[in-house]
Amino acid sequence: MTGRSKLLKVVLLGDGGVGKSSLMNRFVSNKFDSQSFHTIGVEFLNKDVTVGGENYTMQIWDTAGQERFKSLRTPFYRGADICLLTFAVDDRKSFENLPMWKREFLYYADIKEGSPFPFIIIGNKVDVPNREVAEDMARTWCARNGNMPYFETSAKDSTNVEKAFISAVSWLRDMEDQLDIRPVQTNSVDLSKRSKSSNSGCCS
Ligand SMILES: Nc1nc2c(ncn2[C@@H]2O[C@H](COP(=O)(O)OP(=O)(O)OP(=O)(O)O)[C@@H](O)[C@H]2O)c(=O)[nH]1
Repeated sequence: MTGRSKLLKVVLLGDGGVGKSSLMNRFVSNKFDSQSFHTIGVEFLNKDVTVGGENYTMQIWDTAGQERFKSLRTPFYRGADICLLTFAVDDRKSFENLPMWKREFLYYADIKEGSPFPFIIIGNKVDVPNREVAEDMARTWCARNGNMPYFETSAKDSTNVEKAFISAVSWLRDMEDQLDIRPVQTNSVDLSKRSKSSNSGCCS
């Protein structure tokens, strides 16, 4: 991709073990590791995409879902453009924790509750046979909580992973259109100001 690219900070949140790192690695590198380790702090990877004729660099921040790492992840919520709230369809508790994740994000990102913000809900691990969260239940919850887009994914077999990330950018664009805040010209963002010089990094 050449030319100007708008940087989007995308934050992945959800309980430990739901598959956040796996989703990021599937989307960015098309890889899956069945033995992946818990994230400590945060890590990020960049991916260039084109949506609606505009170029974006999605800077995807994968955070540690375990409670004991809360103080390491929350400083990185500020400045987020999109938040992907993730649960695993074979783990009911991870679904029930979504409101907690949403509240935590809004608080530390310093966004007023009720302000329009592009949240996407991801129900991961749809390849697993023993589901604990029915698709209907998840869709109903999303509809009742601001009509958030919902995607059922599998980082393991790739189902819907690309679709979920790309749709997140479309959702942001739709919101900007509704609020009439999209700049007329695509912003040229100096990536060095908001990211490290490499295309990936980690902070703990
Ligand atoms: N069957 C299946 N397993 C998955 C899927 N996604 C992730 N896993 C597995 O689930 C486990 C946890 O995945 P991670 O990606 O490390 O989960 P995480 O949400 O990043 O976990 P934390 O770093 O602790 O927050 C690993 O063993 C993965 O291989 C999936 O779509 N299907």
